Amino acid sequence: MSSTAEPATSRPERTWLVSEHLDDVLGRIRPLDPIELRLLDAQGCILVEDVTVPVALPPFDNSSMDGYAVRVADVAGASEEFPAVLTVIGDIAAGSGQLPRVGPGQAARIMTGAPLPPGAETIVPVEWTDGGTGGGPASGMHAHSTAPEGASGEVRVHRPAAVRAHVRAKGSDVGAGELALHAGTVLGPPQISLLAAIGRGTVRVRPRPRVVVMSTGSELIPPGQPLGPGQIHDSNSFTLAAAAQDAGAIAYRVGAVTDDAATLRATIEDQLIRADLLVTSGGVSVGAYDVVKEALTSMGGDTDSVEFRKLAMQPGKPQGFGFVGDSDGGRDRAPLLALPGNPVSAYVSFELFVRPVIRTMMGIEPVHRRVISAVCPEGVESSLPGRRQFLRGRYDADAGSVTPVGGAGSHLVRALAHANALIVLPEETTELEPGGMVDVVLLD
Ligand SMILES: Nc1nc2c(c(=O)[nH]1)N[C@H]1C(S)=C(S)[C@@H](COP(=O)(O)OP(=O)(O)OC[C@H]3O[C@@H](n4cnc5c(N)ncnc54)[C@H](O)[C@@H]3O)O[C@H]1N2
Ligand code: MOO
Repeated sequence: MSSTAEPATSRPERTWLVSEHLDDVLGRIRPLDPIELRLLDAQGCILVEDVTVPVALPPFDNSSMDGYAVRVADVAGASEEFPAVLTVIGDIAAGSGQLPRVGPGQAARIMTGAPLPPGAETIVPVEWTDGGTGGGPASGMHAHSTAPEGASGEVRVHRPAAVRAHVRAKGSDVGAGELALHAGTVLGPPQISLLAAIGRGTVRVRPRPRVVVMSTGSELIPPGQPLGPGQIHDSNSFTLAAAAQDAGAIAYRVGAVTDDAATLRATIEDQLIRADLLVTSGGVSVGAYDVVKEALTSMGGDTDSVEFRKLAMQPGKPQGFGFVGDSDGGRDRAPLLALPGNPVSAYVSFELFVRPVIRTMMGIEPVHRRVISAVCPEGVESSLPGRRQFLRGRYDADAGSVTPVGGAGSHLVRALAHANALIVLPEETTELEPGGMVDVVLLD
C-alpha cells in the first residue's frame, strides 16, 4: 500500500522502445549452468556434451524375424514341394545368453531380437516353413507354454535363404566409439530413444529454468471460488504459468499476493530458493496500491535491482526488470520481470520478454517467436502514435492473411483466447489501409 500522496516521481520519465527494453533484459540474462539430468528430466533441453556410443548398436548379430536359424547350404533349392527337412535343436528367445551351435541339417527356432547362434548363417522366417507341424506353410508359432514341442522335432523349410538374410548385424545402427549426438542437440523423443538405447541413464544438459509466477492484487480470487463485490478471478498466474511451461520452463504458480508490500517482499524471499526467474503481474503502474513497485523499489539498493520503466508499446506499457535476492551474487539471486496486471498486457509482455529470457537460460534457439509478413484485408482504423501496438489476430496460413480479433483493450481475454497471432503496428503507424501488409508474431 502506498504511504505517500505524492506521485512517485515528478520528473519526466524516459520512454523505452520495445527493442531497447528487450536488449537490456537479454543482455543481462545468462544461460543456466549445465547439470546432469535423467533422460526424461532432460526432455526439451539442450545437450552440452558430445555423446559417443560405448558399445555397438545392436551389440550383437540378431534376428529380425521369428523363424529358424539355419545353414545356407541346408536350405538351398528348398521348395514347398521339396522342402528341406531339418532337426530342431531348441529355442533361442530374445535375451538368451546360452546359444546352441547349429550344425549341418539342424535348425534352431529363433525369435525376433535373439542373438544369431554359432554355426547358423541365415534366418528363415516361420512363414517360409511348416512351423514343425508337418502341414502347409505356417502363419506363426504357437506359444512355447502351450506347445513346448515346437522347440524340438523337425521343421520343413519351403524356401531358400541368402547368407545373413533377416540378420541385423552388430553395429549396423551405430558403431562403438562413434558420435551418437553432438553438443547443442535439443533432446526430443527420438534423441532420448537413442540415448536410452546406448545405455545412457543421465546426460549433461542446460536445465529448464524454474520460474516462479505470482500475481498481485487484493481483488483476486482463485478460479473455482465464488466472487464477492469488486472481486475478480486471478487469471494471470495461470496464464503466465502455462506460458512459462509452454516456453520450456518448470513453472511454480504462487497464488495471488495481496496489495501489501511487506507480504509481497516476504513471499519473494520465500520463493527465491526455488527460482531461476521470478515473474509478477500487476502493481506496476502509477496507482496508490501498486504493490510490486513499492515492494521492489525498497528491496533494491544495489546496481541491478528492479527498475520500473514505461515502454512505447500497447499493451504492456509499464514494466519492471532487475534482480532480487542476495546482492553478493549468491545462489539466491534471480532476475525478476514485473509485468503489468491487465491480462492481455501480462500475456503479451510474457511473449515478448519472458519467453526469450527462458529460452536464453535454456540456451535454445530461436529465442523469439516466429515473425512473418501477412496481408490484413480489413486494415486497422487507428493505432496509438508513438507506441508499438500488438493487436490480437487470427492468421490464416493458406491465405497468408491476418484478421484482428477483438479491439485494442488490454482486458479482452476472450479475443486473446481466439487469437493465434499478434499483429504488430510500428510506433509511427496510426492506421493500416485495408489490404496493407503487417508483421505478425505467430503464437503457435
Ligand atoms: N493513471 C494511469 N493509470 C494507468 C496507467 C497509466 O499510465 N496511468 N497505465 C495503465 C496501463 S497501460 C496498465 S497495463 C495498467 C497496469 O497496471 P498494474 O500493473 O498496476 O496492474 P493492476 O492495477 O494491478 O491491474 C490492472 C488490471 O488488471 C487486473 N488484474 C490484475 N491482476 C490480475 C490477475 N492476476 N488476473 C486477472 N486480472 C488481473 C486488475 O484487476 C485491473 O483491472 O495500469 C493502467 N493504469
Ligand atoms: O499498456 Mo497497458 O499494458 O495497455 O494495458
